Amino acid sequence: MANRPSWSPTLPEGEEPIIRIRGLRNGFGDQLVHDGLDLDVRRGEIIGVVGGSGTGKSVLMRSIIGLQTPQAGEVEVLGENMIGRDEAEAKNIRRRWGILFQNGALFSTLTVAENVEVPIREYFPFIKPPLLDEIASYKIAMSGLPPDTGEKYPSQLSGGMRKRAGLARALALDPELLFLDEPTAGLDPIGAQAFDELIRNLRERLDLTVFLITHDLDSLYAICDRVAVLADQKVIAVDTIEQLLKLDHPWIQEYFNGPRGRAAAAA
Ligand SMILES: Nc1ncnc2c1ncn2[C@@H]1O[C@H](COP(=O)(O)OP(=O)(O)OP(=O)(O)O)[C@@H](O)[C@H]1O
Repeated sequence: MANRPSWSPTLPEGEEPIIRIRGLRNGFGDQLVHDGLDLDVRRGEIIGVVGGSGTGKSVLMRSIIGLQTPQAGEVEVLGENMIGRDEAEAKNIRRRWGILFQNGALFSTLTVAENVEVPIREYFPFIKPPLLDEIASYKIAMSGLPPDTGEKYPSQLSGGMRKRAGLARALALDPELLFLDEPTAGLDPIGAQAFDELIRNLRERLDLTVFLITHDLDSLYAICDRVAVLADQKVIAVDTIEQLLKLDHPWIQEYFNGPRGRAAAAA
């Protein structure tokens, strides 16, 4: 379409998105969180999702991964419709992505290696311990953790290491798509930067698409190909930060052009 602006939340016709959302509506009681939300995520990109607190970033992610049934709209992931699928079908689709929840969501009574093995055991029950341990060690190393981390319990790890352990588990099934909910929240700037670099490297090595919810302006500048802005119950724009800055929306201007945004841009 000749008139499609670069910041459109939907891709040009003919380009097949890895996530396709149309007309999404979510609400709780009287509160409408999303209304008529459209979004396309391009295969292979790192897309950042930003928006004020309570604008529905997590609810959007939950709608995509099937943890929240929308009131209306279409959600397709990896070419599969996600709404109204039976459990067996949904399970088959779920194994093609990995998720790192905000708090890591590790099982505290299991070691890191056992945590990483949980999804592998669920989907491939015939894989026996020596191979399971080998796969877990590989994922732990891939997440930048020292080899002895596998034997440790989550409570014995620093916050940054717990995030990496959660990432190792998210990578357990060789996902095509990785969902990260505020992965650098609570990390010091050096830890956050190292985590960003890890994500960027993994994307290159594993051909991942990354859906990244974050408030971290440094991460947005450092690793995101495009950024989706949630406001007014929709994704109001998706583009590079440079292009978003040209838009005359008050939240976008305040967020990216405020003191923190300018400092992140200058870094
Ligand atoms: N299960 C639920 N029941 C009722 N309200 C909910 C539920 N889940 C989310 N909400 C509401 O939906 C709105 C969007 O929540 P969500 O967690 O997606 O926001 P967010 O953009 O991720 O916010 P933050 O940046 O603060 O994490 C909030 O007002 C929240 O209170």
